[in-house]
Amino acid sequence: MARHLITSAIPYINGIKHLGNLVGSQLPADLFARYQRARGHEVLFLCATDEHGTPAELAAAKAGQDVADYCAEMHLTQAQIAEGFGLSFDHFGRSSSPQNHALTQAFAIRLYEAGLIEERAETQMYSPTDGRFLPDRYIEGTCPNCGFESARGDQCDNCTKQLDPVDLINPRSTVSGATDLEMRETKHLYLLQSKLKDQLEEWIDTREGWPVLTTSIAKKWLNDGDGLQDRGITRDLNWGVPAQFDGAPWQGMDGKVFYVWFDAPIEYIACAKEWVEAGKGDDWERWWRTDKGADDVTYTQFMGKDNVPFHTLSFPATILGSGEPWKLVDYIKSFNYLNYDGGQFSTSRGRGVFMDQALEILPADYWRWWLLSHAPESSDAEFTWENFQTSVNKDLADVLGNFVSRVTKFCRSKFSEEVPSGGSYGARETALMDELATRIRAYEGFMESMDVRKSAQELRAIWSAGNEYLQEAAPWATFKEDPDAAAAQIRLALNLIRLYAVLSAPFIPTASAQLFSSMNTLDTAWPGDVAEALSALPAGHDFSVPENLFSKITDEQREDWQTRFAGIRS
Ligand SMILES: Nc1ncnc2c1ncn2[C@@H]1O[C@H](COP(=O)(O)OP(=O)(O)OP(=O)(O)O)[C@@H](O)[C@H]1O
Ligand SMILES: [Zn+2]
Repeated sequence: MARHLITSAIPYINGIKHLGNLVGSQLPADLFARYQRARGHEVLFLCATDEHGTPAELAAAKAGQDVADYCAEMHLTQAQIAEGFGLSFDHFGRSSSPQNHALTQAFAIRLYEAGLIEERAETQMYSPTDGRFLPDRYIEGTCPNCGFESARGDQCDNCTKQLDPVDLINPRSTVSGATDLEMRETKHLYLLQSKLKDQLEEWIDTREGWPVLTTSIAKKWLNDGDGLQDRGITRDLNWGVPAQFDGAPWQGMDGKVFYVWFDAPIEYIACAKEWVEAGKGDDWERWWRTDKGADDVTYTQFMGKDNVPFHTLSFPATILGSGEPWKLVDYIKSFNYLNYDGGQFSTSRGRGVFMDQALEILPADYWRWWLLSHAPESSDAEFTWENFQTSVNKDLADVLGNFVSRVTKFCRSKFSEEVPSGGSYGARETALMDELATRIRAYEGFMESMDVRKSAQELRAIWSAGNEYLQEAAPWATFKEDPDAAAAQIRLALNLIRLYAVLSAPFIPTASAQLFSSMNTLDTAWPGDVAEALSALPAGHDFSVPENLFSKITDEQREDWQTRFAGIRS
């Protein structure tokens, strides 16, 4: 049994996430976690809300709430929606947890002692109108790299370049809109990433088979321009992990907190501690400390492309720099962007379909299937309502749903709600089993390598193979001449439904559970030998015809949703 530690990029707290966020991180991570569990491996799947930093403060201010209350509420909301989507986290933590505060401060001390954190005096944007320094997203302006006009103080959303507020052209305060900003002297802690450049590059070069998207972004930040830059890791904010605390080996950082990108990835570790302290597990160190059993853990991270620099460089810099035996990531699965109907999804601009709205109009499986089968892997992808309607209707309703419905209803009307006996399998059945064996092994290969779209294609082909078999065998015609032969065909087809439930569970867990319950079986074992897997339900085994598994999306619904989601969410 292998051991898989799986983390999804932690969703930011400033609102409900959109479908792009979902498919770029949590959903494919869930697919992988469910698959590895189904294969009998030990899995620890962690996610959390990312709660610190300026956007949280800004969102709380907008909602007229205290930031701590705002985050607590939004965390619960996000947790409920995640559950609604069937995201099977072993724990959904919070980066604002006491565990993360303690661990973040401990890392900072270790890095300081290793000579990798330095205090620097610097000039920073100060807004006399607002009476405060303006870190990160408290400033917007034009990106010096690409000319995008709404670049934020910490990163340009358009070209992904990490920025410092002082880099922006025509900067303005996002609090007041003030442009009379001035530079004032202040002190901050810096993480000396440049000292770790060689070590990081060497480590990245030894990673095998990483997606090109992952390594190309990492290499770019390592080598472009003057190479990997030291990074300010404190901010003038109240909300966050205090940078001045008992035992801190530096002074004068009162009123400052660690930068959100310093503490957020540390939450991957702290979350495991939260998991134990919530009574769900008994040992977090065997997942995270290579000196305490984590040596045989395979650690996989999932995220969208804008998060790659932090996971390939900043977080590994924290870990390597600490000199302590923490587990480093083995594989980073990164995604391009999903766009929405001719433009970008955007939380701040309220553009697109958000997770809560999606669940209001259709069950999670419809979304899971579409999103995963169209995951933005090799390039950006686009959500359109037409495409969504076509895929759902074709794949889920016409192929899988129809197969299940035809087989179970036919059996009920001609035999009973019981797997029929009689007849035997011939050449057509052997050919189907051979095809399935090949396809299932291919499916496993794609799931192992996290080729999400290819996995979906293979699963669809497995469903189609059943339909084609049914079409050719035509038990409704066979029945008239040879009821025993029809019984054998239906016996096989009913067993195929159980097999589909097993194979499809990582993609569409709710429908899969419905199939298991209709087939009246607890046998969810992953198929080894196909013939054996297709004999799990013996003649005489009771089943029931399931309720309509998937409904088709009508043109009227599609047009209705198209209109409803064309605007901006207020
Ligand atoms: N359109 C998108 N398509 C795919 N992944 C995305 C998209 N937008 C964001 N992501 C990913 O979603 C995950 C969660 O993102 P996060 O909550 O930090 O929001 P974000 O990156 O600020 O995006 P936004 O501002 O649009 O909400 C991250 O891994 C991010 O890379
Ligand atoms: Zn830019």
